[in-house]
Amino acid sequence: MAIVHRLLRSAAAAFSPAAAAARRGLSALAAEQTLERNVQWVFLGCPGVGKGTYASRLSQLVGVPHIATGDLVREELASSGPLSQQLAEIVNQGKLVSDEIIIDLLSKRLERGETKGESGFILDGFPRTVGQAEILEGVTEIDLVVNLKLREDVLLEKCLGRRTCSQCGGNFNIASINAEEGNGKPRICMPPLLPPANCMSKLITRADDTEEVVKKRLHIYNEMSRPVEEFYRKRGKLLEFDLPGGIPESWPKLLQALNIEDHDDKQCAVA
Ligand SMILES: Nc1ncnc2c1ncn2[C@@H]1O[C@H](COP(=O)(O)OP(=O)(O)O)[C@@H](O)[C@H]1O
Repeated sequence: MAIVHRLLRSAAAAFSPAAAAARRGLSALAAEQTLERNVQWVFLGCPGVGKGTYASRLSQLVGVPHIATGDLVREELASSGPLSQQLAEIVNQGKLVSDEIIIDLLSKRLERGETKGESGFILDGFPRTVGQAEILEGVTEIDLVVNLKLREDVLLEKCLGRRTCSQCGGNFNIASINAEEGNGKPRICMPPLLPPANCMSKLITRADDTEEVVKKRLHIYNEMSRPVEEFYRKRGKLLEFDLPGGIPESWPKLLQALNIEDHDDKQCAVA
């Protein structure tokens, strides 16, 4: 991974079509650097599908960092740095942040990881546009892209039920989902993931998890991010995964689909 953040930076500074040839050169260089390395996976999926939950669990199992660009954006927002006002306006309207800003935040995160000896990654929320996918492809090899899928009506309910503990940072969901089968949609039951009693009074809701903004984000996902699925499908890297329900039901099935055994030990078998 050592080279990825430097290459991403170069790519961010080279958005012009004229830089495409240079990017192809960088790609060859990156490939050489990544012959022996940890997994480099991407999680795709609509807002609320559970990318963060499953990417975070898998990252612990596989022993690579879980890097969520949404978290990087929220950290930047909370830091009251020069970008925070501009970011707040974009995020709270459910729009996408510019590729330049996202790549800068991601490069910095990879750089911090490198100094701590991190290697490999599970990316969550990146790439979200075909442009971002092309840039990533130009700088490093992605081994696998997991596309998490869930009915859209359930996605909205899940987003509206999301809560975070402002003290411990734990993520919970107060929604109790019981969506009936119909119109070709499968029945989905998801019990709430309730916080422990000491977190109860400290729960906060993301400013962009309102009904209006979630609907906007779903719309933008369909317009801007859906083509990223096709980008990886064409390259034979896309693993489609329909979530059958909540975590207890979905987690073992996801591990099965990935051919991973959960031994509660980082030396798990990854095929
Ligand atoms: N790769 C990205 N490109 C552009 N904007 C991004 C990206 N990742 C995150 N963001 C911004 O951060 C917000 C929150 O991201 P995230 O937590 O991944 O949300 P979601 O729950 O919609 O998947 C997005 O709505 C967007 O404004």
